[in-house]
Amino acid sequence: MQRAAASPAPRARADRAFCHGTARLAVRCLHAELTLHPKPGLVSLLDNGSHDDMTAVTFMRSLFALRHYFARICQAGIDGAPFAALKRLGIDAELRMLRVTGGVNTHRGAIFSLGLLCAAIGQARARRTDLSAAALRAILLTRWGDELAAHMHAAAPCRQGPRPAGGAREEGALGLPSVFEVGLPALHNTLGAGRGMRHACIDALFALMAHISDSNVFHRGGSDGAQTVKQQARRFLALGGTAHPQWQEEALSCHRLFVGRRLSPGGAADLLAATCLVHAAVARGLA
Ligand SMILES: CC(C)(COP(=O)(O)OP(=O)(O)OC[C@H]1O[C@@H](n2cnc3c(N)ncnc32)[C@H](O)[C@@H]1O)[C@@H](O)C(=O)NCCC(=O)NCCS
Ligand SMILES: Nc1ncnc2c1ncn2[C@@H]1O[C@H](COP(=O)(O)OP(=O)(O)OP(=O)(O)O)[C@@H](O)[C@H]1O
Repeated sequence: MQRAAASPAPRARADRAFCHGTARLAVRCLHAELTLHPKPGLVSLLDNGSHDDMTAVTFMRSLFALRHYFARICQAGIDGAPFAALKRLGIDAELRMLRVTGGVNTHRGAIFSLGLLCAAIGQARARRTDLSAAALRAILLTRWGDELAAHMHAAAPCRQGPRPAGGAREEGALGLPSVFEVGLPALHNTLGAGRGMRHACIDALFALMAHISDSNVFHRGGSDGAQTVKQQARRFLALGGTAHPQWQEEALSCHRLFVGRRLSPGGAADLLAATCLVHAAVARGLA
């Protein structure tokens, strides 16, 4: 007697649970970024940094509104969807964000980079590959690299003036090099030295600030502001980062300086959350 074909339902159910688990990780990483302190110029639970249009409450509303998006884009990754489908989900998530924040951009960069990572995590599950940081990056580049490069070249002129080099689209097109080559090594280095996750996140944030071309910083402070952010971050790292006994005072004085100049390294903050997502997803595996 012939056996009936195995029902796809159990696998589909397991995939759904996996996508919800991935979305929980993404939201948790964004929440961890928000509650981290001291973060120069950025919004935290303690103050609004350089921002007068958003508070931690605005971020919490936005976070809550994004939870279904991260699950959906992970499922799209499992299905091997083209970038156009990811982009539609991303645009829809941006609209939700703007609706619940009253038009404030709290998570545009995060929607893009953490969304791409959720899709790559889903695709890794579909391929049943060993989940490692290198595997995730390879998936980003092999599955969506060409389309991401086209997305980068299709960028409209910037609403705040000339478009600075770098930015979120270029990061995406290159497979998030700042996450894999800067954020993660810094995070692992501090964890390896036994200083724990809070210190590791601070060190990773300053490493990202020292490295990336952050379009937020550029828009608010021009090339002078961008230079200040890099100099301050390099100075903090040269002191040893969180290995320095007075690192909190150093980070707080950097925070005051950035607030005085309205500087806000929001791109680095997004990439910190993306770094934490890769770290957490690899630790969880594909089950
Ligand atoms: C690619 C996006 C972010 C375009 O944004 P834009 O051209 O305005 O880019 P810009 O570089 O100015 O950054 C937008 C945000 O990204 C973050 N960011 C800034 N600099 C960087 C950087 N160097 N690296 C990563 N993120 C950065 C900031 O938070 C910033 O607010 C996005 O809005 C977009 O294309 N949305 C459509 C939806 C989409 O494609 N989604 C894809 C699903 S994954
Ligand atoms: N804790 C944080 N504080 C502030 N910004 C953050 C934080 N975490 C992430 N970001 C990122 O910074 C961006 C918000 O920066 P900003 O307000 O400068 O954006 P904008 O609306 O594009 O610019 P502007 O307000 O100058 O017109 C968001 O896209 C968000 O992803």
